[in-house]
Amino acid sequence: METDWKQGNRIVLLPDSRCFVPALLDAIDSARESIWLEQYLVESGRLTRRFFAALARAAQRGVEVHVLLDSFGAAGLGQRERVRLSTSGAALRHYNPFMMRRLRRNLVRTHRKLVLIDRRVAYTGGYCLTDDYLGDWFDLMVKMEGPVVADWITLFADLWESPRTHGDKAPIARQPAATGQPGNLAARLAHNEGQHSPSIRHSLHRQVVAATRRIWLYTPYFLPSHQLRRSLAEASACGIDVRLLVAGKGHDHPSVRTAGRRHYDRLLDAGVAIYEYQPRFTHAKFCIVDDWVTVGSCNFDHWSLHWNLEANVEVENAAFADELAGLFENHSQESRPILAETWKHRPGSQRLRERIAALIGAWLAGLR
Ligand SMILES: O=P(O)(O)OC[C@H](O)CO
Repeated sequence: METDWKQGNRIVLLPDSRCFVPALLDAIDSARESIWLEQYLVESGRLTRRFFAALARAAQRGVEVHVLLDSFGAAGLGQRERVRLSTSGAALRHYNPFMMRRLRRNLVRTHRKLVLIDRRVAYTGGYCLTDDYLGDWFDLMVKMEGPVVADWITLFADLWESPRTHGDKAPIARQPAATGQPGNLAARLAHNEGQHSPSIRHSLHRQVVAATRRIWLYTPYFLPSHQLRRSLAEASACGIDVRLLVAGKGHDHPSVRTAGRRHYDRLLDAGVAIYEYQPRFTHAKFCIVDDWVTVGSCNFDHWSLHWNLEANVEVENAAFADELAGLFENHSQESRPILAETWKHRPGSQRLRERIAALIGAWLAGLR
């Protein structure tokens, strides 16, 4: 579903876990009324313990704490952590628990990453609650304040109350705090609900086909639809500056990387600049089209664009887009550029691996 553009927002980039982990923990520790947290991937470990301890402290001092986890993504969360959170007074719910009789429906996951503090400040981005973020993974979060937060409140509350969410029954107050207009950014929430309401996908396509200057796509997992690949190639062939930055070394899903590389030939032929980030694994996901930006949980792959529940914030502002473009440029300087001439001459065995990985990816995509 697409929501309306809201004026007067303040949105701040929080690049790298060294920046967003302390910011999120501080926000949880400073919350006075409510903390709502929604997450896909949660695994027992040091980072989750720190977050859950902060959430438990908040619940014990009387803050309303609602934690909504995807039941599949949270499979790696131990029973002890769940019980400790619940006994602190926090309410814990799980989205779409596995059911044998609804096999295809099990594929729909909430992949959204959201923290809402006091119904006044919202955070989104790519982070997960895994110890990878205490190590080397790069990711990007944004902090939002202003009128757009009201839509994130509705988004969370709707899923909390959904019949597909199971667990502690705790009421939820939807009234946003009075925030005024703390900044000057126009922003809106875009969210996908599987195939039924692919607002992020539609919005991205609309922007890509209307681009006049640049399309810079940054993603760990590049398995886009045929339509998106074609639009990127066409834009590049028309002289738009099209760049793709993907995770290179240290990839957490090497087969996904291999499948995505299958599409490089056509993009390189059309003049798209492709970079593979080298220093560490990057899990950030965003796209800049001219002065428009979309950033949040959504990967540019079939699962995100067609199956999952995803949520991104869109911003239309030259300074904000340029700030993010600065991060893109810094990371492209630390990347390996894929050169068309060299790429053409890669070994046959590599091409075969790409073809097999892409076939498996296409088969998986066809499951739903
Ligand atoms: O699905 P994402 O983007 O949250 O990424 C999760 C990682 O793939 C876990 O390895």
